[in-house]
Amino acid sequence: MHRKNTTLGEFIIENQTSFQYSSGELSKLINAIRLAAKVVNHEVNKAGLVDIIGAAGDTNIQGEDQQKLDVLANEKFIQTLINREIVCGIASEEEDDFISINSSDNQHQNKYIVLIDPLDGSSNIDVNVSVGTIFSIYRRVTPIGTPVALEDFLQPGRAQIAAGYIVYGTSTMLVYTTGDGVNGFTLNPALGTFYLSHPNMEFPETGKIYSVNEGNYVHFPQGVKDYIKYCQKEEGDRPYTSRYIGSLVSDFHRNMIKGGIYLYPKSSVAAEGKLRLLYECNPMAFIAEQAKGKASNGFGAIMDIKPTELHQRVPFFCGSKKMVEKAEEFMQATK
Ligand SMILES: O=P(O)(O)OC[C@H]1O[C@](O)(COP(=O)(O)O)[C@@H](O)[C@@H]1O
Ligand SMILES: [Mg+2]
Ligand SMILES: [Mg+2]
Repeated sequence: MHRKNTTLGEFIIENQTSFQYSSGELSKLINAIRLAAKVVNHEVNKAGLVDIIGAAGDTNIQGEDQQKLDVLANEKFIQTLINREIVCGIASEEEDDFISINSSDNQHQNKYIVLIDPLDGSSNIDVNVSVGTIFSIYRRVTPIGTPVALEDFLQPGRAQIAAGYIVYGTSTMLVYTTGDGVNGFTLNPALGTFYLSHPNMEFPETGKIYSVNEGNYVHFPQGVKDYIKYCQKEEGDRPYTSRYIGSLVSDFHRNMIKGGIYLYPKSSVAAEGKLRLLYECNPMAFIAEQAKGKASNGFGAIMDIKPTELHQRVPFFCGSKKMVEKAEEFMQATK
């Protein structure tokens, strides 16, 4: 049982055995993310005061208008990870292609791949609603001593060695897994220290909250429409409550604590849905499964999907196990 109020630094050292590779390297990786998270948190908290809200003027490879905070968060995470000298490649929602990073001896000795969604929930930045950051970590598959390659990034989610998110909400929390359960740390802003506040986080097996953008209802597949009607029907412990923040990290976090399901299905206007497999769905799926929840594309586990592109999208059903299974039933029934 983890000791509450352990600092994140202490926790990494005390739990090094759960990490299959050298703990020192994990410390460096998580510490890099902790550092960048604090910098971004500082910017997010004063978003209304300084010229950090609004569009940056460019679009990313997905055709989305980059927000100034998307760009800032992207720079901070990338720079902090590069400085740690163990990351050989980074892919980001805000970068068209992956970034190859050589070790200082020019011998390509670095071993880790990091994929990030630097700022999740961008549409909420300007309106003071909680946003997040998502990260996914792999060990490279190409030989050490050679430059990193696309295949290092296109690994199935099952190969992740760590994943997590930061939620910049009423408090700032870092939640992560290395494959040995999920733990949440809350930032004490006065001390700038993350403390273990939510040890061994787990999704309740079922819940009463469903999170989906119902504004897209008419475009949804029949299975999704039927599942939403099921959630709204007056029967048994239903109707469920509809809650949709519009920030994946925040909707996921609430549902993990209270019990619930988040859906971003495919639709007639989005053939594969909206969310990106590599730096949104895979890391959230790793956390969900480690927290006894479930993550599916409506028909099978997200983490079994073999990626083919850096920015590919997938339909996403994620949350309490029984609720995702019920949604899959409706999808199967109308396949
Ligand atoms: O506005 P929509 O279509 O409901 O989409 C909201 C979803 O899109 C996202 O904002 C996509 O993430 P980004 O903000 O990182 O692009 C999710 O966080 C959120 O759940
Ligand atoms: Mg996102
Ligand atoms: Mg984003």
